[in-house]
Amino acid sequence: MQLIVHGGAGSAPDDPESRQRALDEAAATGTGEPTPAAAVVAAIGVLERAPRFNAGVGGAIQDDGTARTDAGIMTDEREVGAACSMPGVRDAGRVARAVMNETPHVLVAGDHAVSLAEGFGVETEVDLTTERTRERWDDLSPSDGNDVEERLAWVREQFGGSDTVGAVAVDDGEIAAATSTGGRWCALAGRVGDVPQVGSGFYATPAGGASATGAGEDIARMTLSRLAVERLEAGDGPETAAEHAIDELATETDGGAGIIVLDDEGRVGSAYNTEAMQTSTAKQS
Ligand SMILES: N[C@@H](CC(=O)O)C(=O)O
Repeated sequence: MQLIVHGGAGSAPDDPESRQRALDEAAATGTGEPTPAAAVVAAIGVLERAPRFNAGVGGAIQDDGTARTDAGIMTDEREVGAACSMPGVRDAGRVARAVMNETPHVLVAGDHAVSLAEGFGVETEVDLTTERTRERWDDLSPSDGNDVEERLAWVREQFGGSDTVGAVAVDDGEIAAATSTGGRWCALAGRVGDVPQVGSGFYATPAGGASATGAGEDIARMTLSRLAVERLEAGDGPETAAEHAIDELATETDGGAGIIVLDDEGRVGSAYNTEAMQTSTAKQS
């Protein structure tokens, strides 16, 4: 099993060492799993529990003061599952995998996704906030009226953030990619970004897989993960594929983003046009 994980593309973190330790632990945990799908869910699961990342506990808070989680997963067999807009659900990656394995659908949203999580034994009603996110929220003054223009003006001013997590794994030619997030800070309640959208936040084919992070609307406009995997299919190596995808995004949009790519032979690549993106790789035969 070979695995690469990322902890989000954005500004340089003030605690890179502890974040790197968490990413190393996530990558190592994934390699102990029997299949690539189990590996990517286990890896992002470590980071959904680590409060410093924007996934699970510690995730971004939307403009109504609630943190909601999104995740998606895909394998080289075109199995896809995603779940989004889930308050109180830390293990979003597990819910995405349940959608993939247990339902005839590719994406389930909102309260219904939370009920589904409960049905599959995933803990719900988890407090997703931390001292850090509560303090950050308390320092903001969201618009409390019903005036949509006023609300949107505040959202436009405050919207942003990074630190989403993702993983791609390969084992004996089998591939899986997964991404998990709390979205971006101060988005409109119910906003869903790239992360649970197949081809945008995550993508996999027999050639390899990709997981993206950064400005979700721009990643979705570009279907960034698919762009990178298509380059693998065209014969590029993972590093070139990752660089190509980020170059295209930078040409077509103003967004900052990053991507990790792993091909069917276990070669890794990554690229970003933000200040920083931390990654970790691990291998176990
Ligand atoms: N892509 C995520 C944010 C991130 O990568 O941190 C989103 O827009 O929801």
